Amino acid sequence: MVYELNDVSVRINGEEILQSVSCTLKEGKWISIIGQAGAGKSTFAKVIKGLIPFFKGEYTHNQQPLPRDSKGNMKVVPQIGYVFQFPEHQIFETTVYKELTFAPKVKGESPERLEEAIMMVMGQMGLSGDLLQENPFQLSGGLKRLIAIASVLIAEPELLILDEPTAGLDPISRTALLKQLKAWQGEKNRTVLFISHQLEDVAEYSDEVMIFKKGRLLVHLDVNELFLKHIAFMEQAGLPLPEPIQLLRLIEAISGRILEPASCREEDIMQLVRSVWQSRGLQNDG
Ligand SMILES: Nc1ncnc2c1ncn2[C@@H]1O[C@H](COP(=O)(O)OP(=O)(O)OP(=O)(O)O)[C@@H](O)[C@H]1O
Repeated sequence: MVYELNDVSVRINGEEILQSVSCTLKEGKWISIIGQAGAGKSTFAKVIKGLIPFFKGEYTHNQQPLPRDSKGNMKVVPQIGYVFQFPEHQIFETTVYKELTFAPKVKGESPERLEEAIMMVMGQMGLSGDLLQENPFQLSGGLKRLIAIASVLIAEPELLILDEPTAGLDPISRTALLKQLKAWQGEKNRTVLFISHQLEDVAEYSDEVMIFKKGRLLVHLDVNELFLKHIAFMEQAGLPLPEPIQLLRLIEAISGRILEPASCREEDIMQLVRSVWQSRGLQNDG
């Protein structure tokens, strides 16, 4: 499965919100999307889901144009799951059970298959079966978020869009959620588009990173290339450059190794960062 945009631009109220975006989203990749507030990250994700009816340019799935209605408007892409920034925006049923079964019922799943799917998704999200008869609106913010995500995963999306899924979660819940989502993605070889402002999460979970700036896709590259070689793109996008010690922790997150500089002095930390770059045959251009 491959989704491709070719020269896509979005104009709303006379303003060009996305400009000439071309990209390929390949199967089985965790692709993080970063950029300043207002850079166009959510608009890009909405184009991918088919939530923006009008845009200029081409959008294909496995080289086939995605369906449009008789007026030429883009249709919502059913096989793509979208987890919105605020779970309240997508929860609408009165019990967790009804919330989770909504999409599978629309698809006409059998009752047996439904029960099986509920048990599987509750397990994947680490949710207790006791919650099924609870009102989702009365649950904590963290649980609401997990229910919102579970209700998207139960439809088995081939591409999952996560718009800041960890906003407002404490660090332990954040790590637990991302690990669960990474396990789901790896097991099913699905594609994830992950909008985040948390660089540590981007370094730890991504295969690729897209950086947006003022409605343009500045660059789309391998996560190692960004943090080990092209960190200067962050500056170009108007994002703060990581401090040396944060850069070291980002490199650790990518390599999975604990890296200890000789001391906390900046030059010792940078020396260690450089030695990692050299050991990987890379040169920093930042
Ligand atoms: N429906 C709309 N009507 C008018 N302007 C819009 C609309 N949607 C987005 N915009 C504008 O487009 C620009 C990009 O918005 P978008 O939400 O895609 O950015 P973002 O990178 O996701 O930002 P954030 O990190 O704050 O969520 C912003 O200036 C926003 O105000």
